[in-house]
Amino acid sequence: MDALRIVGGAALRGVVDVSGAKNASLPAMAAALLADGTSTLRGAPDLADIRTLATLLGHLGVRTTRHGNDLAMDGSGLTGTEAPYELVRTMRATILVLGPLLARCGEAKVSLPGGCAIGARPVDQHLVGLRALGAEIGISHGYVIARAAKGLVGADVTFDMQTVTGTENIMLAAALAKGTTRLHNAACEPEVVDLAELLAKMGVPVHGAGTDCITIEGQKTVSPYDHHVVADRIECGTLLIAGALAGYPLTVRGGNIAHQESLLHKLRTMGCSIAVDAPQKSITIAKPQVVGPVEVQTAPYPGFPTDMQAQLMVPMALASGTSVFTETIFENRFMHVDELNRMGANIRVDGRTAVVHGVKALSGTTVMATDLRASACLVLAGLVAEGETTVRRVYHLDRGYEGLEKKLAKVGATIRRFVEI
Ligand SMILES: CC(=O)N[C@H]1[C@@H](OP(=O)(O)OP(=O)(O)OC[C@H]2O[C@@H](n3ccc(=O)[nH]c3=O)[C@H](O)[C@@H]2O)O[C@H](CO)[C@@H](O)[C@@H]1O
Ligand SMILES: C=C(OP(=O)(O)O)C(=O)O
Repeated sequence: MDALRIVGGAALRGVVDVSGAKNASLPAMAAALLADGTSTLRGAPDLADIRTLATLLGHLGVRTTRHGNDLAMDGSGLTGTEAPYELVRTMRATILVLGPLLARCGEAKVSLPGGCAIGARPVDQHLVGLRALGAEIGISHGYVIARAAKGLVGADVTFDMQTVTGTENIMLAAALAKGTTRLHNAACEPEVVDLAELLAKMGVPVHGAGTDCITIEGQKTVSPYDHHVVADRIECGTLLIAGALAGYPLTVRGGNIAHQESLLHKLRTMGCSIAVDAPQKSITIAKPQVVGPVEVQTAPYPGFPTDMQAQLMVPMALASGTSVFTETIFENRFMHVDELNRMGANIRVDGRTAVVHGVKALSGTTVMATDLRASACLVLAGLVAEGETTVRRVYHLDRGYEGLEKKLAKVGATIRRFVEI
C-alpha cells in the first residue's frame, strides 16, 4: 500500500497549478450517458474517482478514453442499465448514473453508493426527485431499482435540504424528461453551475443555476458535449492552506477566485497576507508571523465548504489562541482530529464542534488517513511538523487529488511516496 513520507519545515516558494474539479468532472461524465455520440470533457483530473467512474461507464457500454487531461466518452455504445456494488462501493458520485440511465433507458438498477465515511449520507432526496418525475422506485438487496417505462415527465421538486449530487442527479434526469422541471431548495455549488453550462451545450436550456431555484427544459434527445471543466476549488483551497502554513510566498494559479471567497476571508482573519491577481487567476499567499485564532462554521455554498474543514484545522492547531470549528453538513467528519492530536495538537470534539487550542508546534509521527480530505489535512500537518511524518492509506488522497505530492515537491516540499510492505 502506498504511503507518503514528509520532512516538515521546508519553505514553499513558486507557482503551483490547480487541476480541474473532481466533483464537477464526475457529474459531467454521467451526463455523457444522456447522448448518442462522443462527449469530450476537457481538463479532467487524472485521479482514482475519475478512473472508477470511467470503469463504471465502460461496464454500461460507454467507452472512455483519456488523451492527457481530456476524456472522450462514447454514449452511442450504452447497453447496460445496472451499476453493480463492486464498481460503486468506493465513491459516492456513482449514484449520478441513476438519473441519466433512467431518463435515457427507462430503467436503472444502481447499488447504493459508498464514498467517504463522514456521516450517514442517505440518497432519499435523489429518490424523491426521481419519483416526482414519474419514476417507480424500490430498494432491494442494497440496490435502487427504478423504472419509467413511458419516460420521465418534468415536475416541481422541492428538496428537504440542499444536496449537491441530489440536485445534479435530478438535473441530469430532467434533461430528457418531457417538459419543464423546477428544482426548489437546489444546491448552489459551482459544480452545479458547471453542470448547467454543460447541459446547455447539450441543447438543454437550464435557468437559475447558482441560485436555489433551477429550471430545466427537458428535450427528446440531446447532443454530445465538448466542455472544459471548472477548476477544483477544494484542491485550490488545500494548496492555499499549504501557502498559509509554509509559503514564502506561494502562488496558487488557475483557480476560480470567486469560489475561494469564504476561505480567503478566514485566512485573512488568521493573519495571512494574500494578493489576488484576478486576470491571471492567481492567488499569492505567505505564512504569517503569528497565526490568529478564528471561528468557522461549514455551510452550503457560498458558505465555508465542509470539504475544507479538515485542512483549515491545521493552521488552527498552530494558532496563537483558541479556534472553534462547527461542522453542520456531516455528523462524522472529525476523524482527522485524533491523528492531529497524536502529532501534538490540542483539539477537543464535542458533537459537531471542535475546539482547537493552538499549540506552538506539531511533531511528526506515523498517521493514518481515514478519508479524502482527512488525508489532505495530514499531508498539510506533515509539511509543518517537526521531523518526519508518514501518512498511511493514501489511497484516500488519490481518490481526489491529482499528484498532490508532486505539486508540493515542485514548490519545495520534502515529500516522497513509497510502497509499504
Ligand atoms: C461527489 C461530490 O460532489 N461530493 C460532494 C457532495 O456530496 P453529496 O452530494 O453526497 O453531499 P450532499 O450535498 O448530498 O449532502 C448534504 C447533506 O444532505 C444530506 N442528504 C443528502 C442527500 C440525500 O438524499 N439525503 C440527505 O439527507 C447529507 O447526509 C448531508 O448531510 O457535496 C458534499 C457537501 O458539499 C461534499 O462534501 C462532497 O464532496
Ligand atoms: C467527500 C468527498 O467525496 P465523496 O462525496 O465522493 O465521498 C469529497 O470530495 O471531499
